[in-house]
Amino acid sequence: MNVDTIAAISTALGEGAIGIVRLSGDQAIDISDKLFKGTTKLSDVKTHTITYGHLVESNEVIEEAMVTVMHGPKTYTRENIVEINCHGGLVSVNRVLQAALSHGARLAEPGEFTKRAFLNGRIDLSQAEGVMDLIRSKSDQAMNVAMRQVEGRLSGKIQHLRQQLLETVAAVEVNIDYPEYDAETMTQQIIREKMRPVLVEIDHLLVTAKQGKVLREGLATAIIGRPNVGKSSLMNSLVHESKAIVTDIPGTTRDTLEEYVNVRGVPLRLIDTAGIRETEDIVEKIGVERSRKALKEAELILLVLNNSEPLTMEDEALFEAVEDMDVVIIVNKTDQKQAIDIKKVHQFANGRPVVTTSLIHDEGVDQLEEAIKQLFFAGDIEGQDLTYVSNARHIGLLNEARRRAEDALQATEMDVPVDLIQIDVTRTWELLGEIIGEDVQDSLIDQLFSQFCLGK
Ligand SMILES: Nc1nc2c(c(=O)[nH]1)N(C=O)[C@@H](CNc1ccc(C(=O)N[C@@H](CCC(=O)O)C(=O)O)cc1)CN2
Ligand SMILES: Nc1nc2c(ncn2[C@@H]2O[C@H](COP(=O)(O)OP(=O)(O)OP(=O)(O)O)[C@@H](O)[C@H]2O)c(=O)[nH]1
Ligand SMILES: [K+]
Ligand SMILES: [Mg+2]
Repeated sequence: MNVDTIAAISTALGEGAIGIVRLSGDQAIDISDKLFKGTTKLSDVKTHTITYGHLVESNEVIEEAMVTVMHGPKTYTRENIVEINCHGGLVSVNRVLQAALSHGARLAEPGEFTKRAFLNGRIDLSQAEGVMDLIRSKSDQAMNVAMRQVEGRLSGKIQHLRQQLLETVAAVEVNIDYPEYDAETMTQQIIREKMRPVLVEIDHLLVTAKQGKVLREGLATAIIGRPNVGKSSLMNSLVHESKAIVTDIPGTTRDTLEEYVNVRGVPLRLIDTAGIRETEDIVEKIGVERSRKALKEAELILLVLNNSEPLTMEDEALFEAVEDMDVVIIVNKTDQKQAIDIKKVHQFANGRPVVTTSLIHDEGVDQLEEAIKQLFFAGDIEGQDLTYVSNARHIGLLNEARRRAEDALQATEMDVPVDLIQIDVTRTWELLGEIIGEDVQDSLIDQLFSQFCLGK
């Protein structure tokens, strides 16, 4: 295979102590040797060592450098790689890059090093996408998710699923082509048994996708309730800071207020809202509208009630509005004489968690945090063992694969001929393959890698 040797600046542009120009390809070492003056030639140094020397262009020293030489295939791209560590700063690294280009290297496209790692089979597509996510991570959690993907955890799961599908397809194939062959009779019953766990596993991956999204973006969490029940007090308790204005005047909060907070490993995008009520005040009206919007877009609701007052029609209307949502009910002001019908609260809660608090005394917040954590990490998912799916392309493909797998499963209940069901099984296998880059068109590959940074 005669591919170009590529070169690029692989460190961030700007002033820094060191900048790296990286070359990859058959000619990487020879091209570097044309620039390099040291006690030995780079082609003579041991692989995976770093060598001190000078870079010389038309008899003039342009840089003092440390040069790492790595022979393929045990490299990032599986090709020969040279990394020239020069002094940081735009002029220096650019000069070295230009010198490499003038001696026969081609400027790499964005993502081309990682693309080569993919094309040369060192990593699959989902791992390559993980590399990109790694660079773009803005939080520890996002970085952990990406790192797991680079390590190939998702790839492993996908390969396992595909293997199961392949076995199903192969068994059916044997039955169709060689009816006289005494293979396992691939009845619909057997397809059903094979497809069910596949569907369960895809569902599981999609659940982790939801968790992955939350870990990256925070769970949109609206604090709602009548005026003066203690919504802003709750906001302040959860963020451990006095961010929202609290007064005894109903209608204190006029506009929604957002804060990020990590509650026992669950990142929340917490939204304090104006108390929802009928009002003629034009400013408050707008605030109430925004509260309704926050309520609609929320992924978690913290519904606050007042222990010292009976339930009102407004409370009941709020219960109705959040009927199908993830909700934690907070009965606040337990330091005051109870007037609320707690039995009725539990009826409305309908199995969803109810927590009692006295926010001015900072009581009950622990239990609330625990309830939120329980809701999110339903069951006992081990933090270490999560294979998050975080990439929109992967989620799209998993959803499509899920639909096909379900179609196949349903078809087995409806006496559809096995060779027709087989089409859905095969399609599920193909869709999962696209996640790890099997059978994806070149144009998609180009598109995906072009989103990388230069030099990666
Ligand atoms: N200087 C430098 N630092 C870097 C990178 C790089 O390319 N250069 N990386 C770039 O992103 C990351 C490290 N990632 C890497 C991943 C795989 C291989 C690699 O050579 N893999 C071979 C051999 C492994 C081995 O020796 O055991 C392989 O998997 O076959 C190198 C770097 C972060 N730090
Ligand atoms: N006794 C008692 N008072 C509380 C408690 N929690 C909050 N309050 C008080 O209730 C009043 C209203 O609290 P806020 O947090 O402003 O209530 P809110 O729901 O945000 O009110 P609006 O923004 O006006 O809708 C304040 O005077 C708080 O100090 C509590 O647990 N017990
Ligand atoms: K208030
Ligand atoms: Mg408020």
